[in-house]
Amino acid sequence: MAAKKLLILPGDGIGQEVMVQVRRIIDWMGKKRNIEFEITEGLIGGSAFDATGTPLPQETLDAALAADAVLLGAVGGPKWDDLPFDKKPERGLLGIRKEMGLFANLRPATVFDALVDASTLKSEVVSGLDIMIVRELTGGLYFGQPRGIETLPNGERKGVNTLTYTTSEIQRIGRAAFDLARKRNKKLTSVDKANVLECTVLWREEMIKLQQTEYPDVQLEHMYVDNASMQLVRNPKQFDVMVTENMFGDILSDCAAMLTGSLGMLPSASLGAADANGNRKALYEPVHGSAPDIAGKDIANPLATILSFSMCLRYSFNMVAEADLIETAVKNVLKGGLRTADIMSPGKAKVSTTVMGEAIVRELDKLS
Ligand SMILES: NC(=O)c1ccc[n+]([C@@H]2O[C@H](COP(=O)([O-])OP(=O)(O)OC[C@H]3O[C@@H](n4cnc5c(N)ncnc54)[C@H](O)[C@@H]3O)[C@@H](O)[C@H]2O)c1
Ligand SMILES: CC(C)[C@H](C(=O)O)[C@@H](O)C(=O)O
Ligand SMILES: [Mg+2]
Repeated sequence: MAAKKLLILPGDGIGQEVMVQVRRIIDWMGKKRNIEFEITEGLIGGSAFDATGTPLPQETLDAALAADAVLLGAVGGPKWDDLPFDKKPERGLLGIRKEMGLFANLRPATVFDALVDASTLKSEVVSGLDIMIVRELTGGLYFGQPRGIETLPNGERKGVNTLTYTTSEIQRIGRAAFDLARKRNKKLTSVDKANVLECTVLWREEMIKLQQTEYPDVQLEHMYVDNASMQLVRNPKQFDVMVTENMFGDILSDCAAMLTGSLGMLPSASLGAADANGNRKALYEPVHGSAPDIAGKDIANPLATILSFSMCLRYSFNMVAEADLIETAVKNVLKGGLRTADIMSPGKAKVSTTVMGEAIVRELDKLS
């Protein structure tokens, strides 16, 4: 089998530190399991701006479109806060998602048994939790037109962003979510604000049509986004698969991350449409950002990025045994009591980013 082409984009801040730990696992897979990847490393975000004057160099985009999958760390940081809007690191991330057509962002919030005590919620509320947030990623408020800041005739300034979705955009994310729900527990919660926003009235109508015409075996419920955020904290186990608009999904997934103990635990997969051979463009990235407050200190949790790599092995490379192995290694290392600072609790051993990465590799050795 030809080596899979993996583009690695560490990005900025802790993105670079956590990616070093993924590289350890990749090296281990080469040495111990004879799995070689064709790896290219590229620039995105603030580091790309510093080197090339743009947060998404053409070379990076070309490499992403040619790769079998992309693994991204994180972008952004205060160093680039004052740049013009189109030069900001975050534009690089939004640009690569849009250009690769990655409309479906899967954000699984799974609570590891060993981390039940790291959650800020009571253990009975979170233990065994396993939900999947399906966030629409290339439309909605993030991309709708018109947008911008204008000066009115009276001298006032006006900021504009627009929430738009077409029926086909709603249907394709709806199908992605219904398909997942069908493979899991046949329950889908569509989150909207249909009591206030017309765009999400259309969203709700299209979800209902899909359920009636294509997915009668999946139970569909609707929830307003304000209630959904409250219910996620009150009783998250009522949810299985949730599907929602781009910005609602951004907010709900950070909220869901805390149920698992830390934002440093949540991986994600951003997927495009399947081609005739069933292959999809895909980018894997942790849900967290570049964490400027802890960057450069070797204390960030690398597990969200390591778990994103395991999603890449599972979904893009069909290396299910290796993905399982990494997830078991993470589970065992946590069971053994090692914790980065963000998931630390009394009686456990606080370790650095590097030591956590080394421990995962040692565990992989033990397991195989
Ligand atoms: N996907 C991405 O690249 C992405 C996602 C979110 C934010 N950002 C960018 O990152 C920068 C910082 O944003 P922010 O502070 O709002 O969000 P953030 O996710 O970077 O950090 C929020 C908080 O969570 C902590 N945290 C995040 N990841 C962690 C990890 N792996 N281990 C331990 N603690 C972790 C941080 O220390 C911080 O206190 C901004 O420029 C923002 O635009 C990028
Ligand atoms: C950095 C930003 C553009 C990004 C988003 O809002 O999509 C981030 O918050 C995320 O969750 O991936
Ligand atoms: Mg976010």
